[in-house]
Amino acid sequence: MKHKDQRPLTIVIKLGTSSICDEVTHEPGIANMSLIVETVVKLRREGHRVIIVSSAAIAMGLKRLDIPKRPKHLATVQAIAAVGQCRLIALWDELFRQLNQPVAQILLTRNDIADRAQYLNAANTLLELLHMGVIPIVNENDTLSVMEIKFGDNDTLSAITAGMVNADYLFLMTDVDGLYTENPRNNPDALPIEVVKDISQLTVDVSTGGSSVGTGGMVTKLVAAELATSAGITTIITKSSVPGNIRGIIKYLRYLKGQEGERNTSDKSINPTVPSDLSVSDPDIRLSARSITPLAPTDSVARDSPSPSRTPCRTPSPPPRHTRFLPQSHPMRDRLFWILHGLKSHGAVYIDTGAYKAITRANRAGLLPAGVVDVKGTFSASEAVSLVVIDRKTLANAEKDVQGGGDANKAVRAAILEEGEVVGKAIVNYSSVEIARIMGLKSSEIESLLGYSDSEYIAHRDNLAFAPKHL
Ligand SMILES: Nc1ncnc2c1ncn2[C@@H]1O[C@H](COP(=O)(O)OP(=O)(O)O)[C@@H](O)[C@H]1O
Ligand SMILES: N[C@@H](CCC(=O)OP(=O)(O)O)C(=O)O
Repeated sequence: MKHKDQRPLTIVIKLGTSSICDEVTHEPGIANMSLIVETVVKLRREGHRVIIVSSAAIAMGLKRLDIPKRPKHLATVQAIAAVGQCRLIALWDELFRQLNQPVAQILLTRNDIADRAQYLNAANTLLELLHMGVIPIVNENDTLSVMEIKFGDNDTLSAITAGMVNADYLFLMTDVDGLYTENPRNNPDALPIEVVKDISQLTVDVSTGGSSVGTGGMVTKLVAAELATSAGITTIITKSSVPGNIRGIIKYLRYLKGQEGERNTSDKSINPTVPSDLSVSDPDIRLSARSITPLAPTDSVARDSPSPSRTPCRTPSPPPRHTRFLPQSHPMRDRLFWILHGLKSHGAVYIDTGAYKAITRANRAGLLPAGVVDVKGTFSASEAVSLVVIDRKTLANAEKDVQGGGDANKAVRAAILEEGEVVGKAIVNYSSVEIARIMGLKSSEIESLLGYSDSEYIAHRDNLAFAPKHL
């Protein structure tokens, strides 16, 4: 009988442009791509299900068309991406074909998942491909993407994809071996960070960019990690130039999971055996507890002694260098994940602190008009909007202090609203114009004001989604 730790995993591997193409020549790194292919096929043969999110359409297009630098003009970039995506998928297909592994191309824009039915269709297609033993290769549909419907970077796209298929692991493969306290390209003394428990507590400098071909740098990787971990997915940043590390890291984490019992890591298996190529003693408890504390480069192996109950005491083999973001212990439900990350916000509804408390408490309520302070943007019923918390008293006091009323008052109000905290997203039952008319009032007054009342709520509680730190 198989041990539970042998449960097949769903693994999303994101490869940035810098991992596929040379930064200067834009030539594909065939050797490294081949190693990636070998690793993915090994994972497949071990029974795991793998999705690749592959960047580099634009870089491949630049190479194919002999254009040295990415142009600024949107239509030109889109045309280049169309040429490059063709080359990119052809190359992946050819490399995987050598090992008899079928692949599929999936190109997405945010529009494709903005409708719940379409989102579920995309998820079902991905799951069906995995079920058929195919490796889906996902990229943003750069040729159709304009600003309004763009994911913008493949780190975010990979996290949404991982959420869609309820993955166990998201690997963000890049040209550095993890997150550092500062950009290691600029500061060789930057310290690597091994485990991150709470991204909001991180104090690292990610302000500088990376390769000239990459889009997001580390910032978008942190956004992606936040998204994926909120859905219960362990997220790993590691170096793409040694793809075999993916298997090493997975084995190590499965082993840790066994050591930690039911705690922390997302790989839901229990009672694992120690992988033959790992020795026992490093349950990583110290690292988890230290959360975001950076470790010196030489300190990647925990030195704690094993507890007496854990008998074997061989020195642990250190896992390949990586940064691991621990998943939330109470992952967000799929629908709420979709509202928060799949839907584009069409405006904002400002709510007071009382409403915020009511809609985020354990037995949460829907959002009533009485708790709404203001509304921004033009949107229809059933569209998604951001929820922003505003302190009514602060607003009232600031307005009271304004001399002259009129425009001065409006400016002060706008400034206070601007400072509100975005806490989540909602699908609303009323349009922006309607909300502007009923905000601050009792639900019983909706009908007399609007001539109808579809719901007592501005947003039903099932249509309110919050980032975990706000719950
Ligand atoms: N604190 C940091 N830790 C690690 N890397 C960082 C940090 N800040 C910025 N970076 C940069 O982020 C780059 C990776 O992002 P990017 O170039 O967009 O890669 P990709 O194409 O793989 O998405 C690294 O090459 C590194 O220079
Ligand atoms: N979709 C684009 C890549 C966008 C992107 O996020 O790039 P990267 O930062 O290198 O992962 C392409 O295929 O060229």
